[in-house]
Amino acid sequence: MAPSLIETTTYSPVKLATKSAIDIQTKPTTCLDRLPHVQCHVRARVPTTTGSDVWMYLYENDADDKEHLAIVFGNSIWSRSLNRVWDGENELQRMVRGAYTGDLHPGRTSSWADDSQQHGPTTLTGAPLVRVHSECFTGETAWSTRCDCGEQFDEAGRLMVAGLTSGASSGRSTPDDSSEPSEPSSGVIVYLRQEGRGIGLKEKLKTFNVQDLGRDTLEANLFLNHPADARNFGVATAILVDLGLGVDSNPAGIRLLTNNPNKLGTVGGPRGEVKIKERVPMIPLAWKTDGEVGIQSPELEGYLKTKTERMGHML
Ligand SMILES: Nc1nc2c(ncn2[C@@H]2O[C@H](COP(=O)(O)OP(=O)(O)OP(=O)(O)O)[C@@H](O)[C@H]2O)c(=O)[nH]1
Repeated sequence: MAPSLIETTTYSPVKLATKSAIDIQTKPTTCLDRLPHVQCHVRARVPTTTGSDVWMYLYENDADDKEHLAIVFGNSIWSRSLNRVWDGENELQRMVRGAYTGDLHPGRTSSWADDSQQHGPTTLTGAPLVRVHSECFTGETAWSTRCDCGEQFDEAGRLMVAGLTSGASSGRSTPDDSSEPSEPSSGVIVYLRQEGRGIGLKEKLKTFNVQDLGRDTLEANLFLNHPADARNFGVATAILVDLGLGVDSNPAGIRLLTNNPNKLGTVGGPRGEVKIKERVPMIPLAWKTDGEVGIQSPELEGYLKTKTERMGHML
């Protein structure tokens, strides 16, 4: 008879969790005492295949050594830390790091534009759509059908570009909410380098093998002695504040695109630094289109089932 998964622990150099440990380690650790300090180091315009430009903001922070990103749609949102004048810098250096208003063009010498297209510190009249997205090399780059991360990323971008953020077609959770004007062309995807729910690509690939050996996606993490979810979203909150989406400058709040109760409970920050006005659900494409488009696979079915039945996702 083939040995069970637990019995293989004696032959493996990896320290594996026992079944009883698996039963008690399902609570993720995501509460922070304070927000990390973030600094936007560079911003650049990226023309995209959608036909719209997006603004890519690259951040460093004092909580980890990763380069996290914010992908900003529209011209109403801007970074405070990027905009500050840095000691000793000249106009060319400001433009090279993306701290300019208006548009760049050959021969431009000042970072301050005086034309009508000028955009500067965040000016919003409504609650912008925000997605806090964690890196998934397999789903976003290597065509994996084990998860729907790539599809979710594309859908978030599509919603932000199209401004389809109200009414049933966007899956908006409170369709009759018309009390405040929306910002159809403003939105942010905060892209966190938290591969594999924070355990890294090497460990995530091991969990794929554990999944193929019969565990679900949550148990596979625990089996390798990782928490079910090793992430916290403090950097995302700090980035949103830096982008002018904190309650101090954006009392209308944000509309957060997620099914994850943990994100909903923590992206607002330990002191309510960002107001989450509304949750916008992320519905798998195949569910919305009766399977006509969207990823379908037994692995994705298992992944979504585990999310809903064991991780509390609001799907
Ligand atoms: N450990 C592990 N991580 C996975 C697996 N499949 C996908 N991931 C990771 O799960 C993360 C997906 O996170 P998000 O896109 O933020 O989504 P979410 O936490 O499910 O919440 P939503 O906002 O509802 O989408 C990414 O970091 C993926 O790399 C898996 O089988 N095991």
